[in-house]
Amino acid sequence: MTLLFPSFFGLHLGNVSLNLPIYHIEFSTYCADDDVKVNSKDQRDALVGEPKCVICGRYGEYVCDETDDDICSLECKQALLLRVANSLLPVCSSSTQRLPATDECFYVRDSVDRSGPPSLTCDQTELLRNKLEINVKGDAVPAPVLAFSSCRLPEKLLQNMETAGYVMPTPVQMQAIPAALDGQSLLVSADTGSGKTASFLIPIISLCAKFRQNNFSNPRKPLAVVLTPTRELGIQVEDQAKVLGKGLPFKTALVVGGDPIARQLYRVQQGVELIIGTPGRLIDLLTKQDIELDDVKIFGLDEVDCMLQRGFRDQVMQIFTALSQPQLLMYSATISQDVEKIASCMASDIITVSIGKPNRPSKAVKQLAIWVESKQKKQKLFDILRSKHFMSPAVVYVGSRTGADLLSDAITTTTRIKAVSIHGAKSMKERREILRSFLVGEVPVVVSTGILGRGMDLLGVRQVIVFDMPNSIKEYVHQIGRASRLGEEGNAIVFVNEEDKKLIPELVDILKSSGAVIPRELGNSRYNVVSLPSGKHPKKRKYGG
Ligand SMILES: Nc1ncnc2c1ncn2[C@@H]1O[C@H](COP(=O)(O)OP(=O)(O)OP(=O)(O)O)[C@@H](O)[C@H]1O
Repeated sequence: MTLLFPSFFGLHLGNVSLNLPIYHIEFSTYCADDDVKVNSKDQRDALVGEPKCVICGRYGEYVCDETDDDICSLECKQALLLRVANSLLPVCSSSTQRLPATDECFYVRDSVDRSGPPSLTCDQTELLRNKLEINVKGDAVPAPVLAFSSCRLPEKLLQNMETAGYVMPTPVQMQAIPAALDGQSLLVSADTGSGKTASFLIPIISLCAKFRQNNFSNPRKPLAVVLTPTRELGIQVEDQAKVLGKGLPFKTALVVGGDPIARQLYRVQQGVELIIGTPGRLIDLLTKQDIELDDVKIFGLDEVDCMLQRGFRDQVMQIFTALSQPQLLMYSATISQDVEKIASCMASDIITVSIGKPNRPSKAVKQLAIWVESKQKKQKLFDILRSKHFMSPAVVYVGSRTGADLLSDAITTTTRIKAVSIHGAKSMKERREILRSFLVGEVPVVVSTGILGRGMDLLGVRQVIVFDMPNSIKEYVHQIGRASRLGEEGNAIVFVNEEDKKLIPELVDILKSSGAVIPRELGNSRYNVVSLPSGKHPKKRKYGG
């Protein structure tokens, strides 16, 4: 479990977050001991005369070393410590060994409603945001939360999250979830693999379930729509929504091309809360069939920069205008100023949240750029796959469907390592089966076009080989992001040569800022390499200039 959490849990934020590192450290220690209960629900009820947990009333098997109170599990210990932190007492007066430096020590405002979310003071909010590199723009942005339990989520949803292993929110979730639950429209950017999907699904599920529970709406009409650029991503988002929404009044329908439309329509008409789909198929349903979206309260765009690019933009806008001013939840690891502009036209009071430096690859991915002439690329790839540097399972990204087919065949024949290709010309049945066999480890190498480049949570993949550079650095950032999820280390090998010269300045900038080695051939003078401020594109040279 500890492995899931990157170093951001090691922060010290006065008395509130003081508890997080303690929790983190002790959690790892306890994991070695099977007897220590992690969650309150794993603990039995207290028998007569036995100590009771001060938080949940179950058997108080342990004593909290900070407060000497009886507790049943690590979960309740954390709740207890949060409660203590939220009291008026300056925590500086107790637990002195674990206190941060005095300049980080401050008081926490008492919450009037003790059952409600613990509130951070303005100073704490600022400190937390600085520590976690949470940048926000907009009015009335709520403070980030330190625990999911502070979000007033339905109990069942919290349980589902716990079962899925979501014990603590990631930085993007800390900030985006409370803002989305407040009903605010958001444009969010955060690293690949940082938990963005849950940060829009959790508020969607919570709002939908509460709405239905209170009978505020016609149960046959959907309440939320989320669009994704690829079918695979739609399938993945729906799977995650189902896991998190299990047991709640929350049903989903998947509306993507390639699968029979009649079944999808039937599902929508049966009454669902959330439709997840690709724009083309949803428009098909809207224009040819009788589906009503007038109750839709939330409109989500995953990979928003891609969804608002030429190609998808018109379709997305067509769907958006069919809705009645929904709350917008828009997410990506890469967001340009153009996207910001369009987003603020779509919702005037939009809040922007960005975690860390925008448009940069995840720091957890080590990049290795290799200069390889086009004719030598195949041989170089075979050499890597046969060497100790190959880390199975791996994704190889190429620029064309035919290229994917030919290369996967060549890998299998030459290296005897089983490789399969995946791209948009294959049927949905084939695509599903290929992904399944790759994810369960039957196939160690998948050769893909951009369809697996964005958003896919390819758990287990620690290596990406960019055989053909994609046509933008943004896509490169997404592709190499498949090598790391939630801060786990991965590596990306990228082949580059003269044919990629348009992207070389930006690539060099990205490599430099990640501390990667720059191949000699990418030298400054030859490719006009200059250090660019983050997110800026090189200016086009003027004719005659
Ligand atoms: N709070 C959490 N605790 C533990 N695991 C989490 C948490 N939030 C998300 N995850 C897991 O982290 C992984 C990465 O999350 P996710 O796919 O949402 O990343 P992402 O930010 O959308 O990435 P990308 O930009 O590549 O789409 C997933 O396997 C997800 O289940």
